[in-house]
Amino acid sequence: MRVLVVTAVAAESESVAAGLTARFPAGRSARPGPTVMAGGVGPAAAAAATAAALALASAGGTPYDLVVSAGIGGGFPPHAPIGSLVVADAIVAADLGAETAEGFLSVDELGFGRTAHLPPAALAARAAGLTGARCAPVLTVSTVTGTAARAAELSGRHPRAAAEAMEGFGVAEAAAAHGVAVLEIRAISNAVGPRDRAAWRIGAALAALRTGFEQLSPLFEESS
Ligand SMILES: O=C(O)c1cccc(C(=O)CC[C@H]2O[C@@H](n3cnc4c(=O)[nH]cnc43)[C@H](O)[C@@H]2O)c1
Repeated sequence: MRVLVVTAVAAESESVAAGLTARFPAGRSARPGPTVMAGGVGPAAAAAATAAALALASAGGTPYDLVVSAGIGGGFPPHAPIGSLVVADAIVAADLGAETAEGFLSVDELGFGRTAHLPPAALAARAAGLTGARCAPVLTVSTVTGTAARAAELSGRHPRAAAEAMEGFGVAEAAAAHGVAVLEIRAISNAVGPRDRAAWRIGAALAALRTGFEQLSPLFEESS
């Protein structure tokens, strides 16, 4: 099985690749390790980059079997503290829909789309078990939450959500279009809530991401 890992930015890809190096040393592994790429920030960039990579691999006769959306993310207190990991049991487009006087309506409530992708439950549970991550819904948003009111609104609509980030749903849409399974794993850099960029702990989250992928390596080896 071939694995594609999609992050938003290069710093995240480098952490993922560093975590994978022990099990998959460059050029010295019997089996090819996961391919890691930075696809850009936000669901549209992530979907375009993922779809292109999946199509190229397919056309070349070496299709991927699993796509992993990975990177840092915001954690919903108290579910996901800074430095912890979350593996998605649902990848949810939290702001795809319509605002109405009665509240937000998702595209599936509107009847013209889908709002969530479900990773294979056993695979998500195994990934969470290997890494000590919480297994819970991860929200995809196009705008980083920056107020307590918005955080409360999202938590109200998605009470089990442990994290938000900006790419998972885009990666999952591309994977679904190609019939490929998807996972999402987030290392928490900040709390979802009032914007306080100075409080983001990006270094700690990137270190957790690296350790997480080191711990996930056996899963990818089984699957490679
Ligand atoms: O400035 C840096 O050194 C740096 C290093 C790695 C990553 C970044 C990013 O800004 C990544 C943006 C990426 O992070 C996700 N993210 C993180 N926290 C949140 C959040 O609270 N809400 C939504 N998304 C979040 C997101 O997926 C972005 O693509 C900077």
